[in-house]
Amino acid sequence: MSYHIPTSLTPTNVIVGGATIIVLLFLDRRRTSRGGQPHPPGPRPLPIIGNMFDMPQSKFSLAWSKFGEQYGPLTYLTIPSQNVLVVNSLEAAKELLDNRALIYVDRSSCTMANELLGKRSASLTSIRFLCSHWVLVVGLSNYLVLSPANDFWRKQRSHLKHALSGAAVRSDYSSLLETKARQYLERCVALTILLYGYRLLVIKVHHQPIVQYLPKWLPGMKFKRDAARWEKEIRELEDTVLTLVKANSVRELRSRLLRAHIHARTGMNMVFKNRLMKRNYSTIAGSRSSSASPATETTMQSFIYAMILCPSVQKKAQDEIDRVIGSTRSPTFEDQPDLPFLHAVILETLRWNPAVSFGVPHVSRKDDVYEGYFIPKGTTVIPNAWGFSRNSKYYTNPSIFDPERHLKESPELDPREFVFGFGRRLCPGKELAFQEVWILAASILWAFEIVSWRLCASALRAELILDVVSHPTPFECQFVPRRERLKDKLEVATN
Ligand code: HEM
Repeated sequence: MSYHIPTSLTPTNVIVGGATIIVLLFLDRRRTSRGGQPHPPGPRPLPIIGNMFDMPQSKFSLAWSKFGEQYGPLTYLTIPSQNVLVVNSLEAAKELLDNRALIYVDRSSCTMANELLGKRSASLTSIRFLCSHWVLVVGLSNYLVLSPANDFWRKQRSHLKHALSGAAVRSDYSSLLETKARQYLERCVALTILLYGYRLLVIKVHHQPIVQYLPKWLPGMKFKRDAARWEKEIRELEDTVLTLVKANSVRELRSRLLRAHIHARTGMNMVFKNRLMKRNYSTIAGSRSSSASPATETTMQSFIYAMILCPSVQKKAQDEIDRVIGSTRSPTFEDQPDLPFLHAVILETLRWNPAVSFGVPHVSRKDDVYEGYFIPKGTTVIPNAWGFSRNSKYYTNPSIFDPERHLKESPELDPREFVFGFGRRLCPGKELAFQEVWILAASILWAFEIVSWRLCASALRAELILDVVSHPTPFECQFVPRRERLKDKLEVATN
């Protein structure tokens, strides 16, 4: 068989060739900016596909940090229909995301999270793709964290601002958290061995727009089937929350937010007048159990892992607890000011393995210039929290778990400066999260010694997964009761 390769200058060849040149020139122009200002440095993009092959597929934060070593504080990449800016300097992150918060306030809309799970909001008309191989926390589509900065988002943020403020957490949640921590200990005494495992809705998505139109039954479309199943689960969760809210009298509701708004809008016999209102209440209530808890859970896993790796730190924290609290009662928030070393352990846990290891990317709403570099509207900005935590500019021996760094006369950088995000998108649950982790950690250390399972090195084989939500790989450990009566309870429970 022979092929005829057209060499003549036919009108079709001229049109196709011309169009290709225009597209390539256009893509090249996108890299070289407005008014001659260059984009920030970054790996050289290929025509059409840009930096698709430079995008990491796992251990994202590590890859972002490597970009930092090569290109400095800012690394700029392009992938089809998306510009990405990786930020490896805390100063730059603060300038862009805090000081220019109004520009960098948006989120990227995602096919998996927003379209496949059924949200077709007018504000999400343009379906852009974060990158070709990306990991999404699915199930948050109707939740604040992935919402673009629209009215829905603004309303919910303003609710949460009051409901989760430091004062609200102290007055409304302290005793609830103390009770929950005690219940946790009771559950633990019934299980000498803690085998941890958790369910996290994370999926690797190959982002090609066309996939959303392909049928679910095709090979490779499993994630679409999963998305449909998860959507059902999320709706069930929302409905459960609503049923609970409706079933409780307003007086019994612990949440200041729900109390205030149910009173203000509907009175005791509240009626959810429309779907949006229903969604608002259930989203706020549901955010506690879906979007938020993975990060808190992950932080607790990192804490337990660190305690196994650093028995001397664990012992020092326990000595402090024993000195201040003794053995007759479990910790309460009133003990907090007297436990500075424990406070430092929690700070170090947040720093050592930032749960949301490269934040949640912000998206810019208009063109911007930073230190002479042009950052176009629609750029996805990734603050590399894990990179900040490992930067020797901010921390001495950054890979070592060392709470003492927070107790020096001039303490090292407080990780709360970056682990909870930035600007208008700053985590509204940061105060609640800190207190929840504190009371759980205090209670566990008061009640148990945490050791590696059968004292073998299995825990040491674990490693930190630097994905969207960073956690140690599963490991086994033992909670050995430190209190006599606890042991008795344990025996009774086991029998
Ligand atoms: C240790 C635990 C936690 C960590 C490390 C954490 C971290 C974060 C981070 C990095 C963001 C993105 C911020 C940004 O875009 O700049 C975020 C957003 C968010 N967090 Fe947390 N979080 C934690 C716990 C919680 C808790 C307990 C709640 C609720 C009770 C919560 C509710 C939210 C919400 C609703 C958002 C979305 C905010 C928005 O997009 O406007 N988080 N969190």
